[in-house]
Amino acid sequence: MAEVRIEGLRKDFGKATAVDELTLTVRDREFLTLVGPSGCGKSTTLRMICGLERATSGQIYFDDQAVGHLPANKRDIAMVFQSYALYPHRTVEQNIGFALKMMRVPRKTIDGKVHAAAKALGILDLLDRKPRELSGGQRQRVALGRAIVRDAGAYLLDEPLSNLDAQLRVHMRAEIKRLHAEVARTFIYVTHDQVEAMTMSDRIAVLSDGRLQQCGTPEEIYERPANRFVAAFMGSPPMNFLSGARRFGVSVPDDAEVGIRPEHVRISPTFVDGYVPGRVFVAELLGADVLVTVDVGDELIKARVPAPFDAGVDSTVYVGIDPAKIHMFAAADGRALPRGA
Ligand SMILES: Nc1ncnc2c1ncn2[C@@H]1O[C@H](COP(=O)(O)OP(=O)(O)OP(=O)(O)O)[C@@H](O)[C@H]1O
Repeated sequence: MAEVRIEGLRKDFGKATAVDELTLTVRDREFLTLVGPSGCGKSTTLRMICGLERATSGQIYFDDQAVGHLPANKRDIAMVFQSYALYPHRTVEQNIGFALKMMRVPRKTIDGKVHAAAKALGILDLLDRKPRELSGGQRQRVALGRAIVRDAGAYLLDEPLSNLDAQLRVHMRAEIKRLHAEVARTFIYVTHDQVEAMTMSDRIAVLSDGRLQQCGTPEEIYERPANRFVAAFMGSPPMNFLSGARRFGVSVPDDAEVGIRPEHVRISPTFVDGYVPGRVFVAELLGADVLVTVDVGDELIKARVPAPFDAGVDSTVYVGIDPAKIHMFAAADGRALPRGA
């Protein structure tokens, strides 16, 4: 059991504030991802949760027990880092069981746990190998195995996939999600990759400049971003922000900015009422879809449309947006405005 509750957490490094009054509850057995651009305070938050960094102020609770004063080894937590730092001269089996050996856990118990972890991770046949005899993805699994044998209440993962190539990352993403379902423990995951956050998490906490911008399910974050920052950061390809939305027949208050996701932009080779003419700037094949960038005179608009897309570069097309799908943000502070306001 581990609910992790963070209240008014703050970390200053000299005059700079890395984490600013963060309040957040990670539910028992939840997969929560902290996501945000480089330097937004994700790792510092994780390091405070696990006890590697002391908070300037605020408190962290594990199931109602304040843990802020406890050293890392007294917190019921296991951590997986970006650099998996395996012991090069030990076998996979010894690497996974090392922490338990240090804790003087009986040999038989260690064997049982190491085998259960290796089975869950699909590396049973690699137990006798040394790290240099493994691929990057296999090493990453060993690092995960080292954490899961610890049997902690909460697992903290700091960008564990960032050293892997794109294909392996996609594969390991699914494996970690599966592992979470299997071990049924609290996972707190840190990444700057919004696709990882969207695909793996029960809930996502989006940070910018040390401040929590929004916390919600992937659907909530994607469909109802709380502000312009979240709308722009989450989603690939990113949301369009239109300066001339009125041309598309959208009624917009003076002090608002309109956003529309590429999948809600329509393109027609012939004129359609309410559509705006433009020139194809570039078309990029994504697989089943094509990402088409259209120059409508004073701005570029990206549309994600089903393949094939036949119009060539510089040809004239007509661009329309679905008014029911627009997002509106206050020009002054970027906060989301109700649709149709
Ligand atoms: N030990 C430190 N001393 C001084 N400043 C620090 C220290 N650790 C982090 N910072 C600063 O605090 C801010 C947040 O850093 P943090 O590592 O938490 O960001 P992050 O979101 O994890 O970024 P990244 O994705 O690049 O790892 C950054 O501006 C960073 O430079």
